[in-house]
Amino acid sequence: MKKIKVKAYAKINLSLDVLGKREDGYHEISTVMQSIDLADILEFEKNEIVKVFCSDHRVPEGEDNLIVKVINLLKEKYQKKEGVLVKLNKKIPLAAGLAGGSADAAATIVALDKLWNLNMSKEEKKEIALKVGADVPFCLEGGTKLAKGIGEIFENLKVPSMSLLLVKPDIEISTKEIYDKWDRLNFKSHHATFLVAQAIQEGNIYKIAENIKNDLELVTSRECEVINQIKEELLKKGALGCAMSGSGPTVYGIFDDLERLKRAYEDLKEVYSFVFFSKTIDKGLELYE
Ligand SMILES: C[C@@](CO)(OP(=O)(O)O)[C@H](O)COP(=O)(O)OP(=O)(O)OC[C@H]1O[C@@H](n2ccc(N)nc2=O)[C@H](O)[C@@H]1O
Ligand SMILES: Nc1ncnc2c1ncn2[C@@H]1O[C@H](COP(=O)(O)OP(=O)(O)O)[C@@H](O)[C@H]1O
Repeated sequence: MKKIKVKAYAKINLSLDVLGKREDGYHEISTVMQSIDLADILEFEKNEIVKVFCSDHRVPEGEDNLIVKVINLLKEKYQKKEGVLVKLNKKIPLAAGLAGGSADAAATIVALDKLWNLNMSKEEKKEIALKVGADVPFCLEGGTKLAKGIGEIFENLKVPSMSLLLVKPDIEISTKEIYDKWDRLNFKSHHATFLVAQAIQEGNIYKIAENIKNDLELVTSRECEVINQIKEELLKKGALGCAMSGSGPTVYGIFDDLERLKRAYEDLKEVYSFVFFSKTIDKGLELYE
């Protein structure tokens, strides 16, 4: 029986400017999104029924799972009667600002396109992706992108390779709540994206690290003081710069010295439940048939 295996990579936001609220409730943003080498592994196999098995029992296995959402949308659009078995080996922490669910959704689009011989165009894949979530179109493409709109209008960038330390405190964040609070709190955007994109174009990792900034950090760190604490610790341990990813609570630091990074990893893993040594990569998905 034909099986398709996909590695679905997480993302971080090297910048995130919130520019305003649209009529549909979504926010216009300007952000630099970056794939990193932390990935879920998914296996897809033809079957009569639809079933998702996940290694982490906190992930919903029914209709609320973004994988199931993609399967149902594709079944409807292409009038498919068959099902699929999906095994998800979850490595990307949940509700962490790292787009784990979105990466799984993007993986499902490319896997089912192959498994069910759908011959989807790039535009058709993107259309399904956007129906599932604002981060899913990025996860389909991956790499480094300047993203506008609600995060789906792209310009390609090429980032110099960077070593990162990710630290996630033990809290889960609701993206919707954080965007809602952004409106209520009336904060002003840092408008960091322009400077970060410029630094990337110059290939200057020191300038990138100096400018990384995320508007949503103002909201999340108000409730989770530990975010500022992690940032302080990362800087003290030699990070060139650090910021929160997405709606949080994961914080990442950029390092140019691997010895310092290793020491920071050893120290911080004693304190926080998820500490991960990572690097930037130039793709969002990897498919094996
Ligand atoms: C904040 C970001 C930054 O990359 O990432 P995460 O923290 O989720 O990783 C994204 O904008 C999140 O994208 P994603 O998580 O796919 O959002 P969705 O599922 O489409 O939307 C969840 C909710 O977030 C809000 N939302 C999302 C995106 C956006 N541009 N404006 C919004 O206001 C909406 O209230 C929506 O109902
Ligand atoms: N395949 C999936 N993997 C992880 N979470 C999922 C998935 N499908 C749906 N979810 C739900 O989406 C929520 C947030 O998803 P996730 O993508 O991990 O976070 P974020 O949006 O912060 O990047 C989870 O708490 C979970 O309830």
